[in-house]
Amino acid sequence: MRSLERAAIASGRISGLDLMERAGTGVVEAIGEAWPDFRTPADVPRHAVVLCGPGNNGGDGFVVARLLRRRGWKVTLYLYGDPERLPPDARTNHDRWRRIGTLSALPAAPDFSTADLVVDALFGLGLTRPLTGFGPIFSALATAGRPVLAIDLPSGRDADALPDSVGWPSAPCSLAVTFHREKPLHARLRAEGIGVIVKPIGL
Ligand SMILES: NC(=O)C1=CN([C@@H]2O[C@H](COP(=O)(O)OP(=O)(O)OC[C@H]3O[C@@H](n4cnc5c(N)ncnc54)[C@H](O)[C@@H]3O)[C@@H](O)[C@H]2O)[C@H](O)CC1
Ligand SMILES: [K+]
Repeated sequence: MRSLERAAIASGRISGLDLMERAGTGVVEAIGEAWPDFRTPADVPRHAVVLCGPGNNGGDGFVVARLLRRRGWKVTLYLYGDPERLPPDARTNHDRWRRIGTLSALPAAPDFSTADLVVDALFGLGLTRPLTGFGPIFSALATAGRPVLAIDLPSGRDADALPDSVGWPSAPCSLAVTFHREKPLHARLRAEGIGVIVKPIGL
């Protein structure tokens, strides 16, 4: 994916920011596909809790937050990481979000009880080692029993995980929305009964 992305950007055909916007747009489309009743406006605004991480997976989350807000959702956004250290495209989308919404630092155990949907944009392809310290958040997420949409893949999972590899601690997930094509992990997610939707982003 990285080499495809780099080549597409190097060719000048598309920018990283375009890719991120298309990724976020694809995620919002997938929400309507997976949960059709979310497509129709409700009498009370639906509430999305978006968890953004320190990289471009978090950047996708900022795009999703902005697009859901534009569709009338109430959005609560938590950021794990320092905005000053976000990569450029994620920082741009952080700034775009901050023009229309607020954010809080990710607490040890966020309150998911009023969420109609939780968007997991903490970590994606850039995870290089098992997560530590996210156990309380992942168990709060599991206990809340709310629908969880993972951007690209559930945070904590190893994208290249082979079917027999030991699992890394990861977030619960109802649906994973990935981009361009599935990664090895997605076959395993399907086998676990987790929905997987692949969205093109013009690569
Ligand atoms: N072409 C595409 O596939 C596109 C992908 N997009 C999204 O970008 C992410 C990948 O972004 P990247 O910045 O490379 O990585 P992450 O956001 O997943 O995380 C990196 C971030 O996390 C830190 N980190 C890594 N391991 C750990 C750990 N064990 N504990 C704590 N922190 C960790 C690392 O230092 C980085 O800061 C991809 O998944 C897509 O969602 C584009 O947006 C669109 C095109
Ligand atoms: K994720």
